[in-house]
Amino acid sequence: MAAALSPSEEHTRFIVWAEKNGVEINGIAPAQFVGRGMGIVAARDLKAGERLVHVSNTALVSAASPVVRNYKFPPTSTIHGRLAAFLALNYTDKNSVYRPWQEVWPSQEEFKTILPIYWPQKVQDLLPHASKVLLSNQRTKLEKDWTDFRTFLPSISKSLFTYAWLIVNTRTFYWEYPDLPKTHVRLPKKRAQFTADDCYAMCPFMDYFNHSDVGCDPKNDAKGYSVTADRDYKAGEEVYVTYGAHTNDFLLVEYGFTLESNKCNSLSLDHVIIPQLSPDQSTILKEDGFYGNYTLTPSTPTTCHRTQAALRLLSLPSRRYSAFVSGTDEGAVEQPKIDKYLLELLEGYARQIMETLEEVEGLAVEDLGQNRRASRSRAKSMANGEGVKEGVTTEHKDVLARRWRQIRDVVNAAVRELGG
Ligand SMILES: C[S@@+](CC[C@H](N)C(=O)[O-])C[C@H]1O[C@@H](n2cnc3c(N)ncnc32)[C@H](O)[C@@H]1O
Repeated sequence: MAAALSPSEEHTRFIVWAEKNGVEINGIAPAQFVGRGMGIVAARDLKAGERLVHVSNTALVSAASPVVRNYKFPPTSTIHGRLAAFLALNYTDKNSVYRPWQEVWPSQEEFKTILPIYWPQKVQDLLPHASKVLLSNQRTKLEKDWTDFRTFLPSISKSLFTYAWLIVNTRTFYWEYPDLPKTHVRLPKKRAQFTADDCYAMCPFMDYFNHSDVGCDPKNDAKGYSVTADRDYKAGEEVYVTYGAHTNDFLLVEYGFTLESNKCNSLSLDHVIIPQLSPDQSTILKEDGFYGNYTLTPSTPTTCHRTQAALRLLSLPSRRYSAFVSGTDEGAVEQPKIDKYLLELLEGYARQIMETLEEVEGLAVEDLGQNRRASRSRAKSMANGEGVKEGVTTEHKDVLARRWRQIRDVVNAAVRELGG
């Protein structure tokens, strides 16, 4: 897809700011891409192994950064919440040193189109089950953070906090504070207690990169973050990084897009299999560690071991299930029976998918804000989502229908594989 090579003036201003603040850029530039917002383009031919960008650790914004710690945020608050509070406070500060960076982020208006958390209820209701679960978890985390911060931030509206929280969600990198000694007063907590949720940093310029399942792998060390070309690039090609091994449901809910080709595109079958289980069968699977997290993959074998265990409990005598889960028998003899049972479940799911696709396609569009979006300037609209129309847009429908078609294709391929 062709990129607009000359970015608008706020991006030019940001590059000057970034280079003054510890970002070294080599052979790449920000550019606008259809359907992906801003991204990074090769500004000349690039060779595999060339370092494309280095962001010094002092340019990162993490919970350990003095500028964040100065606010003395509640010590029990999450790192995500602290960074969101920091960004929200900076948005309301006209003299914030981070203004050039903020001006190149997507506006709330843009987020309202892209991110499912902002979608109208009737569109959210048609999300795939796995996306709904992820969205519900996302909303719970956001609400908890807002509860922790609402009294601490009397000048910040929930709308601004939500926007800042989503900026953090879509634009942070994994940062384990490698620049700080094992025990250091600036660490958010004891290192031994870190979970992934404690390790976030905002990373100027690096947050321009879009995601691909195959792309450059950002690397970090005590000096900061860098991205190196994973292969040769021709001038004008988009350069992607990989955000991690994410399914399309995860990408949709957390980032607002899906990949047409995604090597991590497994489908959850929990909502297909779990309703078939009796309470006793659920208990047995829980005790054996095989309850839930059932997946279907586009590759062969199409189902994981956990799914096979659940299907065997559902359709075989319990001793044959026990032989399978204890590993004493691979259960090859019963495989045709298991395949037939799965085929019936998947054929039922395939019918539901077609009905849902029809519902998505039949949604009435109230596309009032769409044209403005294309010509919108990030600098002007920033976090201000006031006046944004809340109706169903063609973009909501397109993204949702695309996701359901991807699911349909994976399920239909499995049905064919099983002889349906
Ligand atoms: C870290 S930012 C990347 C820069 C962003 N595109 C922008 O306009 O500022 C992550 C966001 O970029 C978009 N994005 C990233 N990879 C994408 C892709 N492969 N296709 C479509 N959108 C993508 C999503 O909106 C996501 O939430």
